[in-house]
Amino acid sequence: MGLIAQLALFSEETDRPEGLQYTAEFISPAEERELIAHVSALPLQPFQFGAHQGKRRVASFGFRYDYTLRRLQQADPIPGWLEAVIGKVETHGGPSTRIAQVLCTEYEVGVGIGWHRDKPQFGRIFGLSLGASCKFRFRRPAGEKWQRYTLAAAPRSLYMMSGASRQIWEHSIPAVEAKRYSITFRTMTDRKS
Ligand SMILES: O=C(O)CCC(=O)C(=O)O
Ligand SMILES: [Fe+2]
Repeated sequence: MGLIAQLALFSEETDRPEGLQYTAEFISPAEERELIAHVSALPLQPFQFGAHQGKRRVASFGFRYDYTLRRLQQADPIPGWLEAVIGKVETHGGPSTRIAQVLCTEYEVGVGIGWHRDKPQFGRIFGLSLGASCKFRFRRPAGEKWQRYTLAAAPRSLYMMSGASRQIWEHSIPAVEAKRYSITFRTMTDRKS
């Protein structure tokens, strides 16, 4: 590979995936504490995908993706304590942003999430980080190699995945070093969102 090609590849590797947005301090420390109290009080269940069980613990509202049936199922209705933050996310997402699904997740120290793209039934993905930061990693094939990008997602920050960052790039989180909670807000693709 020539020098120019290497430099081009290097600059691509440091570029943020198209459609990925990051907002630091999306909520206040007081709002963060309140949300952590609610999420940690939920009857969180080990993430279930088919016969496998993930180490992270989750609770879904609105809809949940059933990995055995391979389709969306109705889940518990979205609880009232999530309304204010959902409103804030919808305002942030702009007109016609309707959050239909919420996933609350707990990552104990040493727990992460493997490479994946979220299910195609979902539209845009918003993620609020609580309690601790994580490395939010992205990759997509680039010839024989992977093009990579890492977002440092700080507590109280919100990321939004749309466009290529949502449809083409995969994401994962390596084992966290301190207990992290997240709240993932998803729109549906069959709506204009
Ligand atoms: O914890 C997060 O911020 C992301 C979790 C995730 O990627 C997912 O549940 O699909
Ligand atoms: Fe995801």
